[in-house]
Parts: sequence; C-alpha cells; structure tokens
Amino acid sequence: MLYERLDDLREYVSGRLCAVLRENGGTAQSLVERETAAARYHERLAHLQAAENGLCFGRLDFRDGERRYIGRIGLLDDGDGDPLLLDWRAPAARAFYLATAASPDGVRRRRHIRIRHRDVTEINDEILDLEGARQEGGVTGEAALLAAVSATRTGRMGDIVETIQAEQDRIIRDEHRGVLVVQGGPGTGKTVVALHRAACLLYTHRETLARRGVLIVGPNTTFLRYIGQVLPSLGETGVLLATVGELYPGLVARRAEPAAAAEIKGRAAMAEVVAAAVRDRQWVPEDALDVVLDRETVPLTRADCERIRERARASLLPHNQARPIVFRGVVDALARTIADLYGEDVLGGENLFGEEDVEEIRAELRTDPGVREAVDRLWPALTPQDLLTGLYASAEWIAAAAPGLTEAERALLLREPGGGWTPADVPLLDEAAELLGEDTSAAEAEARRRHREQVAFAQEVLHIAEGSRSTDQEDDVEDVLSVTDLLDAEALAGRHEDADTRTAAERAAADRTWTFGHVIVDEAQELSPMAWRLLMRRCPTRWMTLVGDVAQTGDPAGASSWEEVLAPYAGDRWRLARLNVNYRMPAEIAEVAADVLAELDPGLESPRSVRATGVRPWRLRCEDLAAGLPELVRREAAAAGEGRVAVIVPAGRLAEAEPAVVAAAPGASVSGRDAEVDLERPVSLLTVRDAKGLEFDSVILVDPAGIVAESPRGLNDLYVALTRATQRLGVVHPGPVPAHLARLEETLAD
Ligand SMILES: Nc1ncnc2c1ncn2[C@@H]1O[C@H](COP(=O)(O)OP(=O)(O)OP(=O)(O)O)[C@@H](O)[C@H]1O
Repeated sequence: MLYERLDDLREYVSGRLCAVLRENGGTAQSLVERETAAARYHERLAHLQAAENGLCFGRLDFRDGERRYIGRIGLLDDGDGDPLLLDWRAPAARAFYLATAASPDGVRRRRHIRIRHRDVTEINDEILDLEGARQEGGVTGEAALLAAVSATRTGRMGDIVETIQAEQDRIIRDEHRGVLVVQGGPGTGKTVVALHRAACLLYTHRETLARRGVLIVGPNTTFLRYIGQVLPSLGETGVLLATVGELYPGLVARRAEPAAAAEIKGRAAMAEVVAAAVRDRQWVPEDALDVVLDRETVPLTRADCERIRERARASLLPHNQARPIVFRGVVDALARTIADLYGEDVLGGENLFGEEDVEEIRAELRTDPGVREAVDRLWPALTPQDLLTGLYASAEWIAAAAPGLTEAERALLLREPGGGWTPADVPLLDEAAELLGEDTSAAEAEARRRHREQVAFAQEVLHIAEGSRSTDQEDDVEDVLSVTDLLDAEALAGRHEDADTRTAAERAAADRTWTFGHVIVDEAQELSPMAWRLLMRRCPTRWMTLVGDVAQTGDPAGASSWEEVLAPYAGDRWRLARLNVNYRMPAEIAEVAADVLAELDPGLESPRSVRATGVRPWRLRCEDLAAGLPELVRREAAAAGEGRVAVIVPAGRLAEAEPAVVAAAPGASVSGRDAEVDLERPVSLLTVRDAKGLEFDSVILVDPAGIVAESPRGLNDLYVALTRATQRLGVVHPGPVPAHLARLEETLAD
C-alpha cells in the first residue's frame, strides 16, 4: 500500500513535470515561472525516487493501540489525508530513535523492517517492557545495528536512518543556533551524523536553507566523493560539498607544496602579512613623481603623494575601491601645481587663476592618460592573484611584509610566478580579496546599462499590453485595473533581472562573497587558522556544525583545542557535544589504537566498541616490501571478499609500495598516481592524509615508524591509520616493532 501511494505520487509529479516541459511560448516572465516549476518537480521526483529503497523501515506500536510507520519520506493517505508513513525527521517519528525500555515514551514495541526490492525480508522486534529495562544495553535496535556495522563496505558511505542511536539523534536534531562542535573518537559516526543533521535542518528550516544553501566542507575530494551519496539517498540534493581549496571561484588549487610551506601559510599571522603586502603596494616616491601629461610634465611632490595616500587609507575602503579617492587627489594636486605655475602674478599679487579656471584645469586632467598612469603607479588596481604572485616572487617584498618570519620560513614562501595555486593559497587569496575589494565601477556601469535596456524593453511590453486592451472594457468600466496600473516598467524590468533559476548551491559555488545558511565542517581539526577566517566569512550568522577529533589532527597547521579555534569568532556561542560509541572498529582493533591514543594523550578516552569479531589484528616484520607485500595484499583481498582493502603507507614509501600492490591487485587505485583515489575498487593504496575519514573492511598498515617519523604530528597520523578498518587490521614493519604496537602478536590472521 505504501509503495502504491509512492507510485501514484511519482506518476502525478512526472505528469506535472512533462506538462511544464511541453509548454512553450509566452513571456519571459512565464518562461522563468515554468523553469522554476520544472526545477521544483524535478526535486520532488528525486525525493520520491530516493525513497524507493527501504521506503519504510520501522514501526512503533504504542500502548494505547496507535501504530506509526517510519520511513524515508512522509506519505499521506490520498483520501482522508491521514499520515500513512512518517518522515524519519518528523517530531512524531522521534520515539523510534529515543524510546528505551527504561523510558518507553508510551511505546510498547519498536519494529525494524528490512525491505529488498519491495519485499519485506526481515523483521526485528524490541519489546520495551520492564524485563527489557533490566537488561538495557545502551543501543537501540541492536540486531539491525549490528547487521549495519558489520556489513561489507562498498567504497561509498551509506545513510543510517534505520539505526540512528539516541546520542546521535540528539545531535542530529539539536536546535542550537550557534556553533555546535561534535567531538568524538574515530568511528563514532561524526561524519554520518553531520550529514543526517544537514538533512534534518533542511527539513525543519527549508525556507531559509533552500535560499541561502548549506555548505559541507571536507578535507579532500576523495573524502567528498566517499560521502557524496548520503544526502541524495535521503532525497536532499541542493547542498554544496567542497574542500577549502575549492572555495575560491574561478580557480582550481591543485599545485603541491612542502607541508612546511602550507603550515606557514595557514598561520593566523598571515592575515597581517597579506595586509602589509597590500599596504606595500600603496607607493610613495622617494622624492617626486613626474607626471607626463598631454602638454607638459608636472611633478607630484612626495608630500602631495603622502597626503593622497593618507586620505585614501583613512577612507577605510578596500584598496581597489579607494582608487577614485587617489584619482581625485592626484587631479587636485596637479591642478593646484599648474595653477600656481601659470597663475602666478609677476607683480606679487594674488594668483590670477580663479576657482573656475582651476576647475577647468581639473576637467582637462580627468581625461589625461598621464593622470591614470600616475594613479596606477601610486595605487595600482590589484587582483588577489596579482598581489600574491608578486609577493611570492620577490624576496624583498616577502621580507617587508613578513618581518616576523625567520629567513628559512620566508625562503619557503618564495616561488616563481605561474604554475597554479595550492590549497593553502586559497585562504590567502580570499583574505586579499577582502582587503582589495573589487573596483566595481566598470561592473556597475555595465549593470546600469543593462537595467536601462530592461526598462526600455519593459516599457515596450507595457505599451503593447496597453494597446491590446479591450476597448469595450475601457468604455464600460472606468476603474478596471490595467496592466500598467499594476506594474510599472521599473518593476517589470526588476522581475527579469531576478530571473536566476540556479539553485542556491550553484549560485554559491560561483560567488566568493556568498554567505551560507548553515555550514558543516568535517575533519574540522585539520583546518588552519587562515582557513577558519575564510569559512567564518562565509557564515556570518555562525550557524555551524563542526565535527572532528583533536586526537586525529594531522595537519601541522591544524587545531589542538576547540576553544582556541572558536573563541575569536563565536565567543561563548558554541557548544560541545560528544559521541562515545565506536561503530567502526571491532574491540580487537580498537584496543590496539587505544595504546597509541594513551601515548598521544593519556587524558583522552577511547570510544567504546559496539561489537567484537574474534579476529585478532596481526603484525609481520618484512624488510623487503617488493617481496613480501603482494602475498599479504592477496590474502587480505581474499578475506575481504566483496569488501574493500586499503594499504596505508608513509608518503615516502608510496613509490616503493605501488608495484608491490599493483602486482597483487592490478586494478588497484593508487593515491598520488590517480587524479582521485577510486574507493570503489577492491584495493586502494593510500597515504594517511588520503585515508582520513575513510573506512575499509581490511587495512594493511605499512611502516608505522615511518608514519610517525614523517610529520610533527606523526603519532596522530598513526592513530588515524589504525582506526580505518571495520573487520581486519594487519601491520607490516620493516624494522623492530614500535613499542606502542607491542600488543600485536607476530602472526598472520587466518
Ligand atoms: N547508528 C549507526 N548505525 C549504523 N552505522 C553507523 C551508525 N553510526 C555510525 N555508523 C557507521 O560507522 C562508521 C563510522 O562512521 P563515521 O565515518 O561517521 O565516523 P567518524 O566519527 O566520522 O570517524 P572518523 O573520525 O574516523 O572519520 C560508518 O560506516 C557509519 O556508517
């Protein structure tokens, strides 16, 4: 019956969509209305399609006899309008996630229903009675949960609507309008909870969020692809997923650079360096600037130039927007000099030039190319790219703008022009864009021209409409409203200008100054202070969800405390929520990771595993990867069956490990070699940086000591690498076993 209703709705919506697409002709206004309606029907259809798999997954039986079915979307009865199925996000569905035997909230039975190809394949009931309360274990829907967490991985994250746990549900629906930080160890569901929170917020605040959009920031494009299916599977499509490096429209930041250079660029002090670089381009000559005018050469004195610069700076306008002030200053100063020169009364009286004469000189100067040249010299129009390219290319400019850096640090910033941008450049470009502003005069002139054209067109339209008005009406009914009474040409023109049918996410992606309704940051601990400045500009309301784990911070520019990151932007308007249960690693793997965590920070607590598998993680000493690794990869691939295997290596061993992995798994995806790691392949070879946030059925970790040695946060990296497996973990070490992995026995798991 539920599927029948779904089919009816689909048929109805596709019918409406076809009808809209078939319509043609009409005014520009009706075309816009048609496009908007088509986009709406498309979205609705996507929503209905997404609900096909597992349309209904739960039922609540209440003590008073009421029954509620819970599913991916809400459905109403066609006849009486009663709810047939509750959307999992509706308040009435909440008991499905929260009711426990100790606190049943009127619920007698919770039923988990599994549907495949529209057939019910499994039912699990939980009776919430007193007996159950005595046995309470802390998880809800245990059988369904265990089936979900033990399932073979596919290389794409899936949704968890059927098994959301109470501690997760509270975060997903949290109504806090400031910054919500979700801190939790590896595998506690931070990412998946953040994505379900996005879906929930879009459901509850659809108006605001559809207009301003939701931004989800992740650490790299592989990760974004990995999580990219979750929201569409929940029927939500209008969300922008991006890395920080993708948040500067018009450029792709793919250039590589040493981690030490990226770390320097991420420091908060770089904001002052960029500001100083802008100031350094506001030039004053040592002595005087000779301005070569059409008719003669006139000097601008140093004092004149200083005065002009001070006036422009005092305006507090962004650099490019202050150029008209400099232009006026130059014209005034030159006009005065010319008037002094030619208007001097040889008899010693007052200057012979009156104010009108001086105004005439100014008018002439305004069109003189020499004046433009002088302004370009004193206060050049700059793009963020010009500014940074120039800064990076000159040791002298770097030294002037960054006196706080050591010589070695400054040398790391130096590079030849060209060759593209790195992800760490993007927050600096954004910072520069804020300080430079755009010289919008040309764009404004173009907008004014377009508006005049639209008004002229609208006047013509109204004229035609007036002309075609029925004369009968004119004769008979004096006060019948005509189209011109309702609409003037300006208003009609305005409607055409608003006709942007792109979604908020599409418009946001193309606009650097776009501000989002809500911003979600995953692996938030990795962001540098400069990246935070960029993100905070994109979300002035500070309605944000940040998920991360400071114990997993790998980026040398990343965070070690949420308080430190947030206090400058959110004061005390941020709240911390914790997740404590590990849904990814079985207890056997979690124990190994816990030893490393204890060494990282004895004060940090490991999350509790939701299951044990009985499979012990293994280690093997292997000096020669080329000889030893292929067999291990083959074994793990066979053990993982349909699942996914990752070989995680220090970046310095990628080249050595690649032939060994490819020999065992010719189709393997290789980080660094492939533009983007394809996690849907059975085997992947990755560095820790690329493995962040991901998970695999089986992980072979190569050279743990090498991982630790490779970065100042190497122990955090080792912790990340050890916490990626859902079933099996093996460690291959070329030298003696590191002390923190002593728990591992030197065996191969069966
Ligand atoms: N309630 C749940 N039901 C089923 N699976 C769940 C549940 N919560 C989390 N999981 C699964 O646990 C795994 C780990 O989740 P996720 O990747 O969101 O953790 P994380 O905290 O972001 O980890 P990390 O910090 O390592 O990136 C995922 O496969 C996720 O689908």
